[in-house]
Amino acid sequence: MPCKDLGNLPILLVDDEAQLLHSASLVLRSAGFAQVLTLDDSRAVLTLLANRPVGVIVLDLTMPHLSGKALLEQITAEYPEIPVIMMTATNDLQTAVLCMRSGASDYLLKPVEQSCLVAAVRRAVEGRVLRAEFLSLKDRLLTNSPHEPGGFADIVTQSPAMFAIFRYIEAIAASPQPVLITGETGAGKELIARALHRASGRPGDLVAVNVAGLDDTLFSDTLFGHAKGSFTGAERARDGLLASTGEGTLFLDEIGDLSIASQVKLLRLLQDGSFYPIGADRPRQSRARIVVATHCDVRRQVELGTFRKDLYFRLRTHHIQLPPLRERREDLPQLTLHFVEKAADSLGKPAPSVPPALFQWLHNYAFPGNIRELEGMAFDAVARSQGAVLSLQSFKEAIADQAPINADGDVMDGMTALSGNFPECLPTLKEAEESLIAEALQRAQGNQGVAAGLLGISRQALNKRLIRRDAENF
Ligand SMILES: Nc1ncnc2c1ncn2[C@@H]1O[C@H](COP(=O)(O)OP(=O)(O)OP(=O)(O)O)[C@@H](O)[C@H]1O
Repeated sequence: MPCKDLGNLPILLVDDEAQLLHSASLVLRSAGFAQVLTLDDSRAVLTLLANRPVGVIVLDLTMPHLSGKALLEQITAEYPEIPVIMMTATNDLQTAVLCMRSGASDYLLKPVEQSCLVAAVRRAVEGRVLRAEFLSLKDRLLTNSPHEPGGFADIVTQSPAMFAIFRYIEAIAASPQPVLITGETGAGKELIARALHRASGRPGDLVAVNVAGLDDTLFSDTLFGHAKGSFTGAERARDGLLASTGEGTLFLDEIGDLSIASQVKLLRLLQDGSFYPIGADRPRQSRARIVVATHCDVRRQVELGTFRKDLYFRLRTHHIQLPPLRERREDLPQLTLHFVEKAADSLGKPAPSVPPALFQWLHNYAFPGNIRELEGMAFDAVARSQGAVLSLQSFKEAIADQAPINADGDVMDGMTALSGNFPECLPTLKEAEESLIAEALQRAQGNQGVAAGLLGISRQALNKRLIRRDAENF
């Protein structure tokens, strides 16, 4: 069975007390477990398991005919993947240890508090899904099997790092747990969130909310809604976006900007799926999957005390770190052509051809705005192009102001870049000029137009310097 369905399997309650079965079943249903099965005869359990899949079993220890302990041993031998939670009226450490040794996943003392029952069942379901995902992930990583390309069709890439992310997404797609997507601005975090939602096969849509700039009241109202009359102007009740997300995916962008008060509410939502519309006395339940994204260094924010540690660890149950564009330069040609075609299409023009020299220019640019910046440049260039060949003016303008990058891909200012080449003593002006020209020509793979652009001079000016240099060296 695919891991994505494991979280929806029925919960089986087994106890010879009919009243307990009834009340526990009600508690679990109202906590959001859609299917709860009950059996008051332990002898019927194995037959039921042989005929239908079950997610988690809650088993009483002391029952007539076949004791919970004997049944536990049979279940763990035949169905080791099903977590079994034992319930017992005896507060006896030795019994608890014996049950855990026989394979029980948890141990509850009767009378069981409602919240403890719900928490234990939720833990067991999550544990089972995570174990299945882990095995699936391990399998994929070990076999390096290719990802299913269909769901990622709108992500243009040929980068091995991105393919590894696609495989990870497939492995975690079915998990109900939250996902944290980090990466620089414009690197494609929202696109990845959408691919994750598609891969999850969840019913419903992905609902995206940018939480930057939302104060706590606006955050609560937007997500959780409000009850009628809860504040001045609340003439009608309003369902928030969480309710309209249903079982789909709620994508919270710019999560690093969330206020501390809203962080507490988000944590509660992640812990037990509950939330309070503004002015409501009773919590509501959500089955949406929460995916968040940020360009901030959240770990640093945790150190500074501006982001809750418990929320951070909860959010990063699954974590996708998107590499910036300058660390996947192999994608530049394909992405450029893709955006040129897209721009031409939306502007109703035939797509101009792209001069190969452009790729040399782009190769040396750091792209602080990542793919969004490349997309913008391509659109501007197509709009400016009059003939059959793409105008390079937009690219030149952006790249002329560029910050250089070192071998590790880190952005440097021009002075740092230059002094890094002459650590011991300063070169003469002539030596510096020659060295810069040689470096630019090498980066431009001999193309003088591109090299001149990198040096911020015209092609004619570079040509003059080269002629002078050759004459001097003759
Ligand atoms: N690999 C890709 N292939 C095609 N288009 C892409 C790719 N990555 C990003 N884009 C496009 O680049 C733009 C920016 O992407 P997106 O909005 O997903 O970035 P982001 O990381 O969420 O940005 P921000 O941090 O500002 O929220 C979008 O128009 C998106 O469609």
